[in-house]
Amino acid sequence: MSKMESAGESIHCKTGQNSIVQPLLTDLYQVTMAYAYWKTGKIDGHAVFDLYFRKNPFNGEFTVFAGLEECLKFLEKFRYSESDIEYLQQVLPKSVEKGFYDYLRTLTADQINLYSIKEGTVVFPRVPLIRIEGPLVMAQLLETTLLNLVNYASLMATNAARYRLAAGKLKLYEFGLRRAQGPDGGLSASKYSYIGGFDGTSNVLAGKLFNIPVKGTHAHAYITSFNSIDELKATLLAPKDGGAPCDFLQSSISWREKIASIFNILLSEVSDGEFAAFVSFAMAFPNGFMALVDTYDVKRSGLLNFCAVALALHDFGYQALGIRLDSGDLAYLSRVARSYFEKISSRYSIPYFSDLNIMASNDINEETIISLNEQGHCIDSFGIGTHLVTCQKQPALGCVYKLVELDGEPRIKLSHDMAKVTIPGKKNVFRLYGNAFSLIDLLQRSDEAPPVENEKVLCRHPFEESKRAYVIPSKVEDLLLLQWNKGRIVRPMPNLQDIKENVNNSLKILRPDIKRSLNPTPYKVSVSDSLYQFLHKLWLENAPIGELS
Ligand SMILES: Nc1ncnc2c1ncn2[C@@H]1O[C@H](COP(=O)(O)OP(=O)(O)OP(=O)(O)O)[C@@H](O)[C@H]1O
Ligand SMILES: O=P(O)(O)OC[C@H]1O[C@H](OP(=O)(O)OP(=O)(O)O)[C@H](O)[C@@H]1O
Ligand SMILES: O=C(O)c1cccnc1
Ligand SMILES: [Mg+2]
Repeated sequence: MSKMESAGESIHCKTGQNSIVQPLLTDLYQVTMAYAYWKTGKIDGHAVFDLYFRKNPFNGEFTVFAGLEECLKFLEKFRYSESDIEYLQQVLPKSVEKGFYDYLRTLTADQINLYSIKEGTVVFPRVPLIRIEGPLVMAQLLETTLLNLVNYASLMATNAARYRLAAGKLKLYEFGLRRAQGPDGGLSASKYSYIGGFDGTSNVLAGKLFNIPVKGTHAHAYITSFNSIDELKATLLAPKDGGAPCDFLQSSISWREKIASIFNILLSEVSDGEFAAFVSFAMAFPNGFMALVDTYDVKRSGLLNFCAVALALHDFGYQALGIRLDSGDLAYLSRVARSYFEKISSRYSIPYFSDLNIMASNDINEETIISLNEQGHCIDSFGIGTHLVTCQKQPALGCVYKLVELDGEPRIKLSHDMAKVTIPGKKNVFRLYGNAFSLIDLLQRSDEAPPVENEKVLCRHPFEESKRAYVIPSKVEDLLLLQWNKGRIVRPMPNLQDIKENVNNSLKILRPDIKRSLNPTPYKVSVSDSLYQFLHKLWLENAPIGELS
């Protein structure tokens, strides 16, 4: 077994399930609550919990829901091992009765029902993304792990989707592993940025585990490791169509001499070390030659060296892929690079040369892409690391997990902050569509009849009495689907590709003004009239009347 396999398999099993995800990956208070519930005989009350967030991230008005597959795999595997029980016996007070540990030994997620929105769907504040139903203790014990699995996954997928919206059809590659929040953060970043709209990753383990396309160029170290042409020992390369190997270095040298004058560059200005690095890399990867051109001087060295080596490759029957720019004014330098390529293309009648790939990297974020677009540039692809994987603009999504019903009785959590008041009771969620776009999400009490296509339905703001509207939906989508029932995953699990496709389709039915980066319009999330009355009645019943003195 290679090192890579053993590393991969110690963290992830064959399905990509992360083995760190286990019942003890939780907050201690879940276990202490479980004991207190057990002591008071409250273990089997039938609970309903909603998992939702209150505010979209990144000053945006949408969020991409992700992490569901990992939640379902967690439920599938949920069981305390003997060593988990032993550990809990060490850390919980000695007064905890033995019977509690026997009870923990029996716990599985078999009595839990999990309803959720499809992974990769665009979602909005206050809408339950996941609804958990089942015995109180078991349902409570899931809180932290489910939140952990959904929060970063959804934040990352949303971040990636925003980069995708900014980049349009340009290629996006995730290069963030070195800056990610540890190994697991790095893997999750690669996976969920792919779902959110990236085309590939530099993370080789993510490629292997999740079947994501892997991509890469080379680092400045490769360029600076060469000082002169003399360092190149083996210089013969076989032409692509077979035939005897010829001197690739000589061919590159003569091209460099030939084209220097086209760009008014003196050969004395050009780095020979960089040239040697390009020649050797092209010989190692004649079908995949991408060159990092900014080590010394893009205009006076990198581009000339690249073009010379790419022309030599052409003579040998190969096509270079392009360049990577990693510093300087990326808009300007990309335009300069394109003009070099076009000049060579027309002078030597090599059509593909004008379309060589220009990749840009270096501290790129959503705003940089938007600004580059405004300036005009010739970049084809972006390599993005730090800002993407660390979600620098907003490092956490605030999903919460709240009890909304117990034994058929609604539960409400009050707050001075209206946005923090929970919407009580078991609810269904419907997305109501107009002709081209989705119009509004509607939360209903679970015993209400669902809205019907082409029939008028009253949608109310959950808290502001005067805000209400009639909607005649051309299509109604039931968003919360049963995913886990009686200990089994009950629908086919979509693969990463399907989820990625769902993100793409889901974003398409969202109005452009809701998706825009600057001051987007909020999407409306409403409640039915019945839920509105129910919520406000319960609110008044639970809010104590104060006394002024
Ligand atoms: N045309 C542009 N418009 C907006 N931002 C740009 C443009 N070109 C580059 N940037 C961004 O500007 C920043 C420039 O980075 P920085 O100040 O570190 O300089 P640098 O180009 O990396 O220089 P060096 O690495 O040679 O020191 C990066 O975040 C990059 O993404
Ligand atoms: O800038 P990011 O979005 O994080 O993308 C990844 C960066 O990682 C690499 O170099 P690294 O940053 O390690 O070194 P450098 O800053 O000297 O280029 C690469 O050249 C990019 O600049
Ligand atoms: O392949 C690359 O170019 C790459 C990979 C990781 C980080 N920066 C660049
Ligand atoms: Mg950098």
